[in-house]
Amino acid sequence: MSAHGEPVAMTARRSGPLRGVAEVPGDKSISHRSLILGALAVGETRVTGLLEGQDVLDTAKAMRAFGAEVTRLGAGEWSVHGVGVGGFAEPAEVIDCGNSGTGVRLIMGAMATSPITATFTGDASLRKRPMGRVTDPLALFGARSYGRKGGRLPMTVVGAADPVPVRYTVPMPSAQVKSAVLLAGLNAPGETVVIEKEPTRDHSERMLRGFGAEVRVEDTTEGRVITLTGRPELKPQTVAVPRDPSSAAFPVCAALIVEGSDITVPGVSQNPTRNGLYTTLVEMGAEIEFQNPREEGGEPVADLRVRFSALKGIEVPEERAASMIDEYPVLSVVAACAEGTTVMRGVKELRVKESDRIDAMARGLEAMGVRIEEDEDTLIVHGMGAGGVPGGGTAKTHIDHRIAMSFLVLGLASQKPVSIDDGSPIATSFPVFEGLMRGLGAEVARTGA
Ligand SMILES: O=C(O)C1=C[C@@H](OP(=O)(O)O)[C@@H](O)[C@H](O)C1
Ligand SMILES: C=C(OP(=O)(O)O)C(=O)O
Repeated sequence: MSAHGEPVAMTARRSGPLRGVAEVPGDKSISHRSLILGALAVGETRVTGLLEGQDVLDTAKAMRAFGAEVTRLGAGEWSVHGVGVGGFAEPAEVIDCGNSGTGVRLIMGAMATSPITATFTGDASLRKRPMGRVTDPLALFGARSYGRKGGRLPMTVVGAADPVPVRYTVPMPSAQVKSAVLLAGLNAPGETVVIEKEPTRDHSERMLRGFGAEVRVEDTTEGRVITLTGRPELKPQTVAVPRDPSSAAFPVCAALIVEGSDITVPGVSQNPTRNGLYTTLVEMGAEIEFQNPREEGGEPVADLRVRFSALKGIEVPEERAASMIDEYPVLSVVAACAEGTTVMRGVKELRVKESDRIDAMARGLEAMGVRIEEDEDTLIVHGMGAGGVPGGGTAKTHIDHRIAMSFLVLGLASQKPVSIDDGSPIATSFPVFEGLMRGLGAEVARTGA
């Protein structure tokens, strides 16, 4: 099934070396947050480098439905006239967040402490994902929610008319849950405290501060304790969105496994809560140079120079999982092309993403002749060495952009071409993927078109 209309079958095959500069789009997490925080500020926020993927476009549309004025000025350049904390209007329509877990969960948080009601839905993938992880803490603020069985969309959230601040320990490693609680805390009087046992991406904390909210972060024996002072007046900002390390992962991993490759991926965020994949690849023997380290838009960034490398399997430390959670699918492709076994433990969160990513990667890799082992919380890939993966199969992508891009990357290095049943979800996070990969010399094409 397709995310938007007809499925788009695609095939990738071995080509010559990948060469050139890969300018990947803006960071998805920061793009969502710049629109939401811009909508909650008083005055005009300007954003450059915004990711114009469907996930973020759906958040832009939602912010308009809540009363903000959101305008596209040019490529990646956007203006948001916000309504202020507590100023959201009640939407007259159902909020459709498409394929985006981040979009729906952060927006639920942002509206849950205002006296308005909103109904949320999404595509067939998002309608399967659990929302209780967000509506449970939102209930502590006084919000009520009515969804399908298992806390599934469509779901109506009735915002708290008289919200109270909350102290909440997030039970699973999830930046979306943490962020939903912080955004709800904005319109609760007093201090809202969120505790995370394992650190997750910290864009909300950084950006809330940037927009003028008071946010304290302390590392304690309980974990990271984040304290937000409610009812600030958020000041509009100029946000320069850095390039997305999760999107950069695809050309980077492709260059590592296609013989003779040498590419540069400029301006990629090196935020330590996001760079676990890069640490892991270097441990596997990847030749990656982190050039020109600098700060852009409040985030550390670097230009990555990446060459084809002889890679070996490793055991990925469990505590690194949150800092590379979206990169396990493409890491398992790299692992298939490495010598030896790669063990990925502590990854059960992958089962509640756009698809069950452990299952989708396991079945797809098996179809390409790769031996894997899995349990609820683990994926083990038995590497076949550079050029050793047979390929020649079709992987099901289950409306999941990262599964789609991962298998296309595998096709560039496997003996026979790799096909996917549907590449249309790629547009949710990386709309220029196909053209960018072809520009590097990759043979990626729509089949039957
Ligand atoms: O906060 C965010 O922007 C995100 C958090 C992560 O999800 P979880 O919070 O569910 O781990 C990640 O998978 C997603 O792509 C983006
Ligand atoms: C998990 C992802 O996104 P989301 O949860 O926002 O749908 C992702 O982009 O890999």
